[in-house]
Amino acid sequence: MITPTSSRAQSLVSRGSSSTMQKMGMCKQGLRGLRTCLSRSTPSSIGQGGRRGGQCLWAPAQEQTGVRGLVTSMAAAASGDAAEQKFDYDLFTIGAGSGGVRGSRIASSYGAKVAVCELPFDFKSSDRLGGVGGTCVLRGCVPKKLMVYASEFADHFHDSRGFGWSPAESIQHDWTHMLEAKRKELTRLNNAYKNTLGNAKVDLIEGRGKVVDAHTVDVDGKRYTAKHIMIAVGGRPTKLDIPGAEHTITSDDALELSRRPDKITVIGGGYIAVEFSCIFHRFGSDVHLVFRQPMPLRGFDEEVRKFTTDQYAASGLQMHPFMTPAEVKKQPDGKLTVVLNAKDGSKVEIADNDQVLMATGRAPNTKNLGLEEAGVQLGPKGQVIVDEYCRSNVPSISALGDVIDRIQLTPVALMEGMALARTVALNEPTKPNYEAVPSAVFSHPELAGVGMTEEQAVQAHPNLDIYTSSFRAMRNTLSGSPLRCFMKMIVDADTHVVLGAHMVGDHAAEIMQGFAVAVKMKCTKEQIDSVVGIHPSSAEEFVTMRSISRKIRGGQPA
Ligand SMILES: Cc1cc2nc3c(=O)[nH]c(=O)nc-3n(C[C@H](O)[C@H](O)[C@H](O)COP(=O)(O)OP(=O)(O)OC[C@H]3O[C@@H](n4cnc5c(N)ncnc54)[C@H](O)[C@@H]3O)c2cc1C
Ligand SMILES: NC(=O)c1ccc[n+]([C@@H]2O[C@H](COP(=O)([O-])OP(=O)(O)OC[C@H]3O[C@@H](n4cnc5c(N)ncnc54)[C@H](O)[C@@H]3O)[C@@H](O)[C@H]2O)c1
Repeated sequence: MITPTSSRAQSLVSRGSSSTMQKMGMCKQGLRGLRTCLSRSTPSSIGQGGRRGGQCLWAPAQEQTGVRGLVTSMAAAASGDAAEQKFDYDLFTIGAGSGGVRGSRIASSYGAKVAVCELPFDFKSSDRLGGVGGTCVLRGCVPKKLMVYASEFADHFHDSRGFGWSPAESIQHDWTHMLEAKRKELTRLNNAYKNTLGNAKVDLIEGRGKVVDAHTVDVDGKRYTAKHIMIAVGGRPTKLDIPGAEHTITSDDALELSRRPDKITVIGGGYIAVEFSCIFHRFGSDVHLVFRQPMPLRGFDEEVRKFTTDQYAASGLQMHPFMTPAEVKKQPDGKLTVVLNAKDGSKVEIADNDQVLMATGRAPNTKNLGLEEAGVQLGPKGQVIVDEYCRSNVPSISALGDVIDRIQLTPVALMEGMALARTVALNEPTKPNYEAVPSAVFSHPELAGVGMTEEQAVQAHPNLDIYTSSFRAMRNTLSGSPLRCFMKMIVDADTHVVLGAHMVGDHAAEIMQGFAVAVKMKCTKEQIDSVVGIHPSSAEEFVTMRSISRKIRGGQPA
């Protein structure tokens, strides 16, 4: 059973043990009041930066041993448990990415004394560099989406002609301007996240964290003890071990290129491969997408995959299915040739690339983290093996986010962080709820879905009604874009509950976030049908799909 010092402190406060608090010279308002009292009398230095290398950057000295120290010793005094005093912190988090920041901040808000360590900031990650905000903010969701926004203007300018606009032929994109604007925004976000931690009274320690034992973390030579350790170190891009891999780039590099590649080959068929292919393609690069499967985006609904693949082809992306990368060769002129093994055994070459992007997956950052030495069980990819409460086999060590390799999405890491905060700081063991997690691929066209794919639904429900709709969005009637929209709803024919909803088309992510509520709440098809549409919109199609496209009965097409 988890019994954090902080939860005792909390219950002490809620029980109103004012005598203990008064003995310790505290305010009567309890923990929150105590913080307010001290912060009023303490000039705030949060956010003013500070020393590096294992030193607390943001919390003033009084706070490092002050308020939070009192939280621990208050609990110790109350419980008479001398062992409580030996920990510097209730919770020590390694990694200030999406999950680490959220988990630390929320645990602190519950009264725990929390520290988080994070590598120094850089736009590209390495064993020694990272930065507060983590992958999503600095090398993932945010810079990627900024690049998506930047690239989609190309289509807007093109499409505007159909509506009577004559964009100047000389219209140009300034890559350097975009790069600098992106870097400025990421630097702002990095500081904003630091301030968030400071405001939440979480001690931020800059440096590389390493687990020493079940209750000790080393940060660049300085040791900290903690009742709980949270591993939130995320992952990093990997490259295939093929000859010439050193000539290729990863997604970190792709977000930092100093100029647009005229020609790029992207290896992989997952989220990153597809999203970056579409970004570069919209910017005008000649893009070749290489993957082993017949279609990219394995794991998505097969019909949606097929539709999306056709749309990518219609938009001009050059796709190379059934191809296994064998080698990357540097040409005498410095350009790159990708050598592929085709399914029939022949070799195919894609020459004259300015860049070759390897988007073949990510690996958990558990190398040299001291976990195995501390007895923590790791999986074959190096992921931390955790139970349904995100706890490892060592009871004081938990892990969340990409490092556990469950669902590598920011909102999932946030959810796990919030659950873990409750578990360790409030002593309320809380499981993250992975039901109906929506996701989107920010490709062109965009794709998003929630709930089951048809393939998953067939396994779990023998009788299904499948509703689909494919249409040309109104915008594209005049724009001339060949792209179409696709929507799909998978309904349990026995209960009429909507099991899954999927969309390909403009604003799919925005639209499906709303439908995710309906799917998670187990709405029936009748309830969806009872909703009045918003006209004219693409989204209204979801509430007007009345004809069943396909029936499945007893697991077979009917
Ligand atoms: C290109 C790309 C695009 C993405 N797009 C999306 C998207 O659109 N939507 C979405 O939901 N998800 C997206 N993701 C996934 C998302 O970024 C991750 O799921 C999310 O960041 C995971 O959060 P985390 O807290 O587990 O890890 P991270 O955010 O990776 O944070 C881990 C932190 O730990 C630090 N660290 C590592 N080792 C140590 C150490 N020893 N000591 C101290 N600190 C350490 C790292 O520097 C890092 O800051 C994308 C990912 C990539 C790569
Ligand atoms: N929009 C989003 O939400 C978003 C965007 C980007 C990334 N992400 C998250 O980041 C994670 C990582 O993304 P990713 O695209 O790197 O990983 P991924 O697992 O989605 O895709 C990896 C791709 O590499 C291919 N591959 C693996 N080994 C290979 C080999 N030996 N030869 C050829 N191909 C090989 C796989 O078949 C797959 O197509 C995703 O799982 C996703 O959860 C999310």
